[in-house]
Amino acid sequence: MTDEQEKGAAEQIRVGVLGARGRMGVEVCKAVDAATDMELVAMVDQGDWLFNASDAGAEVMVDFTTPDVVMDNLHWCIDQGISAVVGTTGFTEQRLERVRGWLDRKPGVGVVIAPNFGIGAVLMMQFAARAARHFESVEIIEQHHPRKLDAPSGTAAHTARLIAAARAEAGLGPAPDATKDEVAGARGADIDGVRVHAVRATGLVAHQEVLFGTTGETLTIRHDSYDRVSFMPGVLLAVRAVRNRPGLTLGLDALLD
Ligand SMILES: NC(=O)c1ccc[n+]([C@@H]2O[C@H](COP(=O)([O-])OP(=O)(O)OC[C@H]3O[C@@H](n4cnc5c(N)ncnc54)[C@H](O)[C@@H]3O)[C@@H](O)[C@H]2O)c1
Ligand SMILES: O=C(O)C1=N[C@H](C(=O)O)CCC1
Repeated sequence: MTDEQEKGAAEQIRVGVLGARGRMGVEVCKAVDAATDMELVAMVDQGDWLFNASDAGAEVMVDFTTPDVVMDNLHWCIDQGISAVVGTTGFTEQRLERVRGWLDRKPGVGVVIAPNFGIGAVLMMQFAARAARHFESVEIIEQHHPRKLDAPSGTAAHTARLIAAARAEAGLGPAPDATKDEVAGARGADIDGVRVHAVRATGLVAHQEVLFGTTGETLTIRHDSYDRVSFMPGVLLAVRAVRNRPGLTLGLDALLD
């Protein structure tokens, strides 16, 4: 059987991509196109009509756009009864509550929102959450390409919250730190008591280190995405799962178990 015949033989998931001309969108379109169980039915970018996607019969929309537009896109998808896989950053607890509200009115629709679709990155966050209660000190250093619009990264913010929750559960207080910030920002951003440092440099893609310290030892947990193809297995996994997971799924963890 040729690839095309194989594609036609099995039932295919009809997928649309929002942000299709962006760095991630281009990779997602290639990955969906190459998947034998998926059909790429819509490629939407800024200025295109969203209705093209519903006219094309998209069952799942993948969104890699910008924090400014992702909520409107997601609201539209849910309203149309189209499930969504979202990698775009900027999801605060308030935003997630709004998404849950929209989903309550469309019980059959599924949405997966993940701060990072790299399988290694998901494991890095899990390992960091597990290590958190054993160390007095922790800092996060995220490193990305300089065209990234937001700082800190969604991954770093999510990791910081996971670590903060684990420290609170273990009854750990603030990490020791007698340093006075002589220049604003020198000690990084504070997310729930965890310091996060954002580095931007040409040549980088997406990298993160979580540095733990306690008396006499440190532990560094590091993940590197050298190429955006690293996110594609996670994106495709979510596309395959999302229609069978009504409501909101946060992160890839539940899909990897
Ligand atoms: N979750 C993950 O694993 C992961 C991985 C990489 C990037 N990201 C996030 O994904 C987002 C996109 O990253 P990128 O590097 O591809 O950015 P990018 O700037 O290269 O691409 C964004 C694209 O969205 C398009 N766009 C803007 N408004 C739109 C609209 N209303 N409708 C449709 N398209 C629109 C832009 O024209 C652009 O082509 C960022 O928030 C980034 O942090 C997440
Ligand atoms: O390149 C980006 O932009 C990335 N964004 C996500 C984040 O902010 O964590 C995931 C990694 C790449």
